[in-house]
Amino acid sequence: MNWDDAPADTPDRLVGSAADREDQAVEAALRPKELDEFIGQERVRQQLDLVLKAARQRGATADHVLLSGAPGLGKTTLSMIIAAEMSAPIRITSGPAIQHAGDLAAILSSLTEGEVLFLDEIHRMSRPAEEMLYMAMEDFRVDVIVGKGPGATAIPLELPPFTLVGATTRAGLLPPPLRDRFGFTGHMEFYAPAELERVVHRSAGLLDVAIDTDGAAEIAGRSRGTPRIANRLLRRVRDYAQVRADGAVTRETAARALEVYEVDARGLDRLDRAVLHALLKLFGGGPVGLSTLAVAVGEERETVEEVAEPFLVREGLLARTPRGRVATPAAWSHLGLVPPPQGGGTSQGGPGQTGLFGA
Ligand SMILES: Nc1ncnc2c1ncn2[C@@H]1O[C@H](COP(=O)(O)OP(=O)(O)OP(=O)(O)O)[C@@H](O)[C@H]1O
Repeated sequence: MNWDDAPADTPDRLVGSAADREDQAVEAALRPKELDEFIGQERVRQQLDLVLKAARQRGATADHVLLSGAPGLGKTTLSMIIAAEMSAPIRITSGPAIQHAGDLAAILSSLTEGEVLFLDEIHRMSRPAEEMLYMAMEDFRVDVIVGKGPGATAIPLELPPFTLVGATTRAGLLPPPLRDRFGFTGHMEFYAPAELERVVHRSAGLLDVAIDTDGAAEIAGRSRGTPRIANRLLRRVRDYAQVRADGAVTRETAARALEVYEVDARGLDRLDRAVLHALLKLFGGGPVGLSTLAVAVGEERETVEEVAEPFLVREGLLARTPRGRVATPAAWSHLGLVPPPQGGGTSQGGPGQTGLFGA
């Protein structure tokens, strides 16, 4: 899976995958602390288990780890688990926070032996910092430049061995020399509904929310494959259950609560549905150009393209084609609409252009 088209930051949406303030406040309490507690991502978990066990047996610092995947899938959580499994402290920072090589030098020179440095959004680090990181990762050494111009001198600085855990939503954007310096790369996938159900159950236990299997399944099915969203929906459902029901979360309570919040059975919210609705009702399922579609829903082109579309594409509801956006048969059935008869596309599609159905 290519994460380069991962959803953009969408902090205000209930189904946005970036962390909002409330998430940040409660996530620490919900994070699994050990590898065995971490749900799903079987392959990454097994591979990482081996990497960490081997390092522990050798009494060495673990290899540098790169974690790639969409926001909210557990990269920060895994980095904390790596530190915990290695009984090492962890320092957390991010690419955008390191704009100068000096910022990075300051962090690196204050690391203790074996410490884990978690660098979120590593693809957004500045170039000079990135180059400094190459040497630090490989030789545990940096050259600190003192002075300017012809009189500038490089003072070598030895670093204690440390483990860098880099996280990125865009592994494809990392320069190969940086990617190659990681001993282990784990690609995080979206979670299966059954895995999310376990996430919901676990979080409900920690938050002291009574929930049955069907209630957890209902929330999981609307969580877009993302634990962060599952936890957020659980909190909104808990509010509803507390105010409008007896506090217990059943399938019915969960469904009614999420209807109030306009998150439908497949996890689409109002924006997603507006895009689909326009595509189907106004343009007969497409093809239609992105700009036209954006005008039809009263949104910016970028919002439609970066916020709504990635999930619609992933869900197989919308296709991006060279001729424009096209609805799939699943989109029609999801909105309970009937596709026009074959060859019955709208004039938007032009003669002979009837989207997927005319092909
Ligand atoms: N495998 C998992 N099992 C249980 N809970 C999980 C799992 N993965 C993530 N979570 C929960 O989802 C929330 C978000 O996870 P986390 O912050 O680690 O995601 P992330 O990938 O680092 O996101 P971002 O890229 O936005 O920083 C956390 O509260 C965490 O408890």
